[in-house]
Amino acid sequence: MSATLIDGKAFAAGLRTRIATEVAAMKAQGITPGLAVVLVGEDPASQVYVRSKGKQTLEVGMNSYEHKLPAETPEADLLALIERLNADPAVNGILVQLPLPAHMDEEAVINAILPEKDVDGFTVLNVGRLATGQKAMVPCTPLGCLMMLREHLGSLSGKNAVVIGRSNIVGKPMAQLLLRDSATVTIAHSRTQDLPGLCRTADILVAAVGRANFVKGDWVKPGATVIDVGINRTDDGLVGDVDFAEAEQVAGAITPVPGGVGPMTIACLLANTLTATARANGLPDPEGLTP
Ligand SMILES: Nc1nc(=O)c2c([nH]1)NC[C@@H]1CN(c3ccc(C(=O)N[C@@H](CCC(=O)O)C(=O)O)cc3)C=[N+]21
Repeated sequence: MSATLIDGKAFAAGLRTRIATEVAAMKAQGITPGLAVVLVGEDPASQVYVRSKGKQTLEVGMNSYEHKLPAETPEADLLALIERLNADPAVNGILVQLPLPAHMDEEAVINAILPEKDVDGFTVLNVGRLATGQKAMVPCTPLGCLMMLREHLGSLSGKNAVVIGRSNIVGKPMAQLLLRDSATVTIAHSRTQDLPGLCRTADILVAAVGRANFVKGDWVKPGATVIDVGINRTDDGLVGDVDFAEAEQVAGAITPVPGGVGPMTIACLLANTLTATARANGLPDPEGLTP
């Protein structure tokens, strides 16, 4: 038995094509969506992601504004930049690349972003809106995972979902989205007892732990849908949090790394920027890009 591959790269390409069509329609009405990406410091991986985001933003017809600040930038300068972007009508989405240098208060910086322009969905207001079922900006990685799960399973109602990892960026919002789709959700973490046994109850298994090949094949329920959020750089190249070679023998469907969740994250950033632009202009939410 070998699992169906969930091709995030292809899914993301299709999503970007749909987004490009919507952008063209907006431009015909005199509206061009704009995304500002702020990078503080010179982390090589972050530079790669930011370049990739900028390129794809332009490819779908949006304006891209990149702001690169030195690692030693005082927090007050970053906050002043965010204030300018908040007030700039050409900017519909603001993303501050994480992690920030250690001298900065990440919470304070993120919460300085206007919630309507918070395309990462990291501000407390958007977190609260998601948790209470109000119209929110939803974090890109969990949104991309949800889209792939719905595509492969149809309804998630009544399915047992186990999310490994309790971060604000992935684990917690992922659990909220699964709950909204009426899955039975368990969040597992480093203190969870009998993690392999718990994982074996999962119809949907989402791994977001940041440890290479952590989830083994015998943790996977036969036929389960496995979403691998991990991006780990090892001597064997880029690998996920799931031992792919083992898990694909057992799972019903699985996302690869690379080519799974990663490309969907960037496509959902563009989707959120489009949604933010629509809302800023009193237009209805674009179809199928919001949960
Ligand atoms: N405010 C903020 N928002 C983010 O969304 C955010 C962030 N900070 N900081 C860093 C992480 C990481 N992240 C990725 C996006 C795409 C890929 C991606 O496309 N990965 C490719 C491979 C890329 C490669 O080769 O390195 C893949 O999985 O196929 C990976 C990682 C967004 N992040």
